[in-house]
Amino acid sequence: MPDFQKILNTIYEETKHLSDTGKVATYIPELASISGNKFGICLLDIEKKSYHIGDFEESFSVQSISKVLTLAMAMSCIGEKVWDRVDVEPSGDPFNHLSLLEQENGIPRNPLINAGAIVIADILVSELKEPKKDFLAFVRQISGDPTISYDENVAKSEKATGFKNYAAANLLKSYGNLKNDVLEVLDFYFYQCSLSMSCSQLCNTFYLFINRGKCRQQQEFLTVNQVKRINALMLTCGFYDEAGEFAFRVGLPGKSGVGGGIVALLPKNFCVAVWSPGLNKKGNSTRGMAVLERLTTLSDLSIF
Ligand SMILES: NC(=O)CC[C@H](N)C(=O)O
Repeated sequence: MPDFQKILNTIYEETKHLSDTGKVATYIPELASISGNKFGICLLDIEKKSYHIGDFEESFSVQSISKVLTLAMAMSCIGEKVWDRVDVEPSGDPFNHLSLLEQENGIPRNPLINAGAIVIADILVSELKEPKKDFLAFVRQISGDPTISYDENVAKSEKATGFKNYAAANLLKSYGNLKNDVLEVLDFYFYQCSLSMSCSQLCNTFYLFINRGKCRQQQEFLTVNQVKRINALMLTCGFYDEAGEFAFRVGLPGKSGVGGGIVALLPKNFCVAVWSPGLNKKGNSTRGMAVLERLTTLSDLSIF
C-alpha cells in the first residue's frame, strides 16, 4: 500500500489555494450559508486504517450521496425487482433534468439522478414501516455510528423550494411509476438528502462497498453481486453529465452531492471522501474532483 497520509498531505497543500474552487450551491437556501473554504479529506483502507486532513470530522449535507444508500437499502428489501422501475443507463444530463423522463414514459435512466432516486424513495416508503426512522437506522448500522442524523433545517429548506423535484415526482406519478402519495415520497426524499455526515463518517459507511457487502463490523448487508451492481452504477452514473469526465480523470466509482461532498472507492482497497463546498457548473465539487485526480495519480491506484 502507498503512504496514504503522505499523499493526502501533499494533495492538501497543492489544492488548498486553488484559484477557482467553484460556487457554493444556493438553490437550496439553507446550503448557501456554508463557507466555501471548508476542506477535508478522509481515506479508509480495507484494513480499516484511516488517513485524514483538514475538516474531515465536520458534518455537512451529503445530498445526492444519500442516493447510493437508499438504493442499497431498496436492493436489500426487494432485490432485482428495483430494475422493473428504474433503468441502469447513464443519462448524460444534469441531475434534475426531466425531458428524458417524459420521452421514456416515466422510467428514469438510473437511480442516481433525482427522478430515479425519487422512485427508490417510493420503494422505501412502501417497504418500510417508518421510512425516515428506518432509513436512518440502516445508515447508523452500516456505519456503526449512532450519532449520524438528518439536518431538519436543510430538509425543510428544500421542501419549500425543491420545485423541480415536485415536477419530477408528479411526472412519475402520471406515468404510474410512483405508488405512494407525491408529498409523502418527497418528504422522505428531502430528509434522505439532508443526512448530515463528515468525511470520516462517509468512509465508515461506504466501507460496505469496498468490503463485498459487509460493513465495518463484518455484518453482511448486501450480496457480492448487489455491491458489484451499485459500484458499476456509481462509475457510470455517479456524476450525472460529468460521469465520463470523472472516469477519465479519476478512474474510480463514486458519488457527488451538491453539499460539496464526493465519495469514491477502489473495491477491496480503499474508500475516500472529500468535502469542499464550491461546485463546478455540473454540480460536482471543483476541488473534490482535483483532489481525487491527484490521489489516483500519486498512488497509482484506480480501477484502470
Ligand atoms: N445533486 C444533488 O446533490 C441534488 C440533491 C438535491 N437534494 C436535489 O434534489 O436537488
